[in-house]
Amino acid sequence: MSNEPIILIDNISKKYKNSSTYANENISLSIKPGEVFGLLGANGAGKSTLVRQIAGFVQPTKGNIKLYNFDLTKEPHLANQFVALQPQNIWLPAQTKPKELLELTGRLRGLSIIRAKEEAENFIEEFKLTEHIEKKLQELSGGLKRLVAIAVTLIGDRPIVVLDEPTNDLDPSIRRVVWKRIKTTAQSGRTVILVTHNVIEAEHTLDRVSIINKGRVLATGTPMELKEKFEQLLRLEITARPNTENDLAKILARWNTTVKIGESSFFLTVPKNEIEKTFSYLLPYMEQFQDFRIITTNLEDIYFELSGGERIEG
Ligand SMILES: Nc1ncnc2c1ncn2[C@@H]1O[C@H](COP(=O)(O)OP(=O)(O)OP(=O)(O)O)[C@@H](O)[C@H]1O
Repeated sequence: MSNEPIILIDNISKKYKNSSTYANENISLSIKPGEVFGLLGANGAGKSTLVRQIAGFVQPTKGNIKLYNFDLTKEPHLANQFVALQPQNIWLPAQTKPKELLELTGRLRGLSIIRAKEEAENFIEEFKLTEHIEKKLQELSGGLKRLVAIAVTLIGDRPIVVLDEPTNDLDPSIRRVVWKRIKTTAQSGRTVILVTHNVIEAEHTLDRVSIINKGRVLATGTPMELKEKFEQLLRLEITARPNTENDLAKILARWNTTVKIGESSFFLTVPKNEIEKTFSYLLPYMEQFQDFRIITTNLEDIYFELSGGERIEG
């Protein structure tokens, strides 16, 4: 991996017209060639706004973004040369077949006819699209359309690939194929930026990650670095017996790290040196627990911890 950044984001802020708040505020990041860089954050945190600026679709209100040494605020059209973006809401030409679209995109990105054909065929095989090859894109399911959109983004040699929530619509087996492809894309020296909510999966794929909340970067590092930062914490996962959820929520609300997951489960994060105190407090209420586990923290906890999660009210 080269040490020179391919993307240099220098203190950018973005406020949309007709909006009173900043969608991005004072964000600075430096991303290298060959990195898989993740942006993690709740709905509305400002992740898509950030990647849309990297792709030159919208301009920062303040600050600037450099791709290589080109200043995108001065030459926004250059983004199109360097960046391939798969937006969250994909659009594909309805009447076209998957392989035609892939070949055409490859050609438009400067591949020779032979290479465009080869790459298109590789994607069709790898993404298990062979049996759908004769279908028009409008006939494909949502997940298959998403797969084609991912392949369209990756085909060719654009040095920066941005995937905005790529695996949301995909089933687990094909998701693994996509994550693997993302890894090999980065190993070939291209940079992949991934917007995701899928914290656990992302943990195995990302080289570095920024956690974004309310337009600001709260933390940046390797998943391991962020983990170490939080290794002094343990997570308690408690599932309530039927009809005791509300009582238990009140009890657990005493910890401001408690978040509710689903109907009856709660996660709370406590420092290791407070675990005994926590146990002695919880002991009288154990009968209300259907299930109880203690685990070391992972990136998901960090995400909840830093960005607030779905906190419960006391
Ligand atoms: N075109 C727009 N005009 C005005 N406000 C916008 C526009 N696009 C996004 N916003 C606002 O900017 C903020 C950040 O939105 P953004 O889509 O960047 O968040 P996100 O982290 O990608 O969210 P999600 O995970 O839900 O996709 C939100 O408050 C959103 O309502």
